[in-house]
Amino acid sequence: MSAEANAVWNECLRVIEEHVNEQSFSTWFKPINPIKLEGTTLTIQVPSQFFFEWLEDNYVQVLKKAIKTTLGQGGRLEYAVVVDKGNSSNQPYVVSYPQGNQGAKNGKPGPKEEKSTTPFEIPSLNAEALTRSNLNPNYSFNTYIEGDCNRLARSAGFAVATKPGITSFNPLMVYGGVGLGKTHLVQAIGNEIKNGVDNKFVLYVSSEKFVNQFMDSIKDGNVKSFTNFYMQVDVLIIDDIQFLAGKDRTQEMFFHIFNHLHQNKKQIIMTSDCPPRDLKGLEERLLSRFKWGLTADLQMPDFETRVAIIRRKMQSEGIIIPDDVVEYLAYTVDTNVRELEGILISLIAHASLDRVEISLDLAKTVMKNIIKDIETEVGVDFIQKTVSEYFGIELDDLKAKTRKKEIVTARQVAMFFCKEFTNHSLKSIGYHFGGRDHSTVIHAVHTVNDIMETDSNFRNSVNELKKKFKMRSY
Ligand SMILES: Nc1ncnc2c1ncn2[C@@H]1O[C@H](COP(=O)(O)OP(=O)(O)OP(=O)(O)O)[C@@H](O)[C@H]1O
Repeated sequence: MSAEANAVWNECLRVIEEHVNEQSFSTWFKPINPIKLEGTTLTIQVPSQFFFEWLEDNYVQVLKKAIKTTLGQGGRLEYAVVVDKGNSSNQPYVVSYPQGNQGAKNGKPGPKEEKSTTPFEIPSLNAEALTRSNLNPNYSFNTYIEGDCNRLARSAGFAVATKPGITSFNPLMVYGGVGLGKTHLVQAIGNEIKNGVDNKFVLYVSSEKFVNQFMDSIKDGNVKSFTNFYMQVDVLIIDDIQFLAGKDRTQEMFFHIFNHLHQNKKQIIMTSDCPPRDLKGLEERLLSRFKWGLTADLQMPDFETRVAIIRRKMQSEGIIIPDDVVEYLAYTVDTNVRELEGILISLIAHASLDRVEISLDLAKTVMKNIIKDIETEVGVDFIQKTVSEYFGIELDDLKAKTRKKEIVTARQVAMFFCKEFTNHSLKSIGYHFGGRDHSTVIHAVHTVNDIMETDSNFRNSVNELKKKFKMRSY
């Protein structure tokens, strides 16, 4: 490794660090070795083909920026991919910036942190513009897993895709928390329409971009062409509408475009991070129009849907992961789908880096690094919290003296699991449940076993809980 290459790469890392999150930085950039610098060409060594492709698919913009910043406009980046451990190939993949790859491969957009803030030119409505929908072809209904969490939104979306502008779902507003699949769903609708026979002009735009374009059009004195352009769209998909909050002039312009499109039976599809009633800083007349069509929400997928999403993702990456790992991930990551995918990809990256099979142990190590506060052990606190949530009772009641039947049952179930999954003595378990003695704990264990024999609903509940604890205590 040359000292010069090292210095340039360290500079690059500084730029990259500002644009990607910590997890991505340590997974994808720390393992890279700078090997040489020739003129303004830096060669970096990456650990595998998969790694190379992932960088190209997801981080091409940030790499480009880093190279430009450190080596100037003529800066070039070349990759050497490790073929065998410690033996690098002869620069089989070469990517140069800025002339080279202008974007991610396969049309996949880069991760959020890399979104360009440069407003793009408003194209005149020519043949080229008609083909430029800003849609990611990978976002399709086929790849969008259905579950209770998204059934309404998905089927409404499908109806809209079949008859854009004609159903009563106009506008269609999809809302939900971060990373729950809003963009994927609305782009799937767009792709479905675009691939249909009618040759519709579908346009996807983030609200942020819409605002920037509008501001630019004011600056450049071409507001009219901005408006004309948007008024000729057949299907307008506008993402993250909450971003219009407080931007009064843009809202006014959007209001006119909206009315024009709606009157002409053009389809409008929007996403937002909250239901329209909670959208602060948006004009009432806009909000009331949003309610003309259908508003559908997306929730966090349940366990089965999470498993299906992981399997789908693995299939698309051509990777096989043991069932226990899939279940472990689906159990443990219940925040949002993007995070679930992120962890899955980190896992694949670690396995590829260390050249090891993906196993439960590896999954647990990766998770531990990523989610610092993850509880990997099943302790009394965790059992009490999980059981009380499961039965919908207050945690304090579980430890109190209450003799209400449902609380007593939940308490007995929690004691039963403390006995099974922790090393606490009977005495200590009793202590954690409001100072009860060890015979109460023995009684609880017997009772739970007895009821399980006769009551199948109860047995199912206990088994479901057991699964949760087992996943943690692997
Ligand atoms: N039901 C699903 N089936 C398959 N993949 C999904 C599903 N839901 C979400 N995803 C995947 O999760 C990731 C995040 O989804 P997406 O970007 O659409 O979320 P979002 O709700 O638009 O997030 P944000 O609020 O941050 O804009 C994407 O890679 C998407 O493909």
